[in-house]
Amino acid sequence: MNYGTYLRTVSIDLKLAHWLKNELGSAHDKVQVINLGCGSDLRMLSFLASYSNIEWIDLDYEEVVTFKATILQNNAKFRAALRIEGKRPEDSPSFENVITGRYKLLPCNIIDNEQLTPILRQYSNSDVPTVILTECVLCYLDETKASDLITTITNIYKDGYWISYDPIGGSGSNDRFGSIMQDNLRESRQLNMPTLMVFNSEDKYKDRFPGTSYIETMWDYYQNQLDEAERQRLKTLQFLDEIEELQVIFSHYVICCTSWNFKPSH
Ligand SMILES: C[S@@+](CC[C@H](N)C(=O)[O-])C[C@H]1O[C@@H](n2cnc3c(N)ncnc32)[C@H](O)[C@@H]1O
Repeated sequence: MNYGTYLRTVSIDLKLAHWLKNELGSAHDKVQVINLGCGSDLRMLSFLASYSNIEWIDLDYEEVVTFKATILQNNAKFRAALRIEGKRPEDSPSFENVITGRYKLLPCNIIDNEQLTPILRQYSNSDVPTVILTECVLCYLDETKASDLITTITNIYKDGYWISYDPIGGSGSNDRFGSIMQDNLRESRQLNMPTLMVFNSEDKYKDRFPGTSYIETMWDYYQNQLDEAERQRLKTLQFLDEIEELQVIFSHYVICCTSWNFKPSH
């Protein structure tokens, strides 16, 4: 694991854990976490084990979900941790989504509202406090589709918290980070990040969300949130000779946390 992956994982985990511990009315209150574009992320395992009040929904394209579900369903430890019952995929003629009491892994194109809204209505409760995770996902979506997604989600859930992690292109006049990244991604992986240069600064990224938002770059996170002992520990795990290079890279990744509460006041 390199510095970037470490910071990305730890910062999201700590923001989520902090919110669960401090922002819920009571530690026993029900809460649901919805990971949009979950990929192969397995952080639901540790959160479901640590917080008995959580229900977790992972959504991604069908092929990603099928791959992840096959791995979860075929592995005894994952089956036990998630309480997956029924046949293993290798013993079963047809594929089944993972749907257990507290965990759902479902195929969904998250920018297709005709898929997304019915799934959320069926498998989640709009009255329950809800955490949305988008980790390196919004950057891949078209600007209007991403904006519609944010509107849809914040309209469904009255009380929510959105943790989003993404690269930003950079807004300085000499900043070529974003354009170089876009060129490299197109050439090497035929991938497009349509909004990398649209939401290219912390303020622009944060302002796409309604409610109260807090954003920081991974460089700020590295400088301010990690204590010296942890920074030293990291240095022993990965040799680091170019701190300036690290600063340039980390200044172009952000974690943004947005809270909203549209519950009617009595
Ligand atoms: C870079 S990966 C990040 C995966 C995961 N969030 C993580 O950080 O480990 C982006 C993920 O978003 C998913 N994704 C992108 N657009 C999507 C869409 N329209 N509907 C569902 N999933 C989507 C991709 O399939 C992929 O799994």
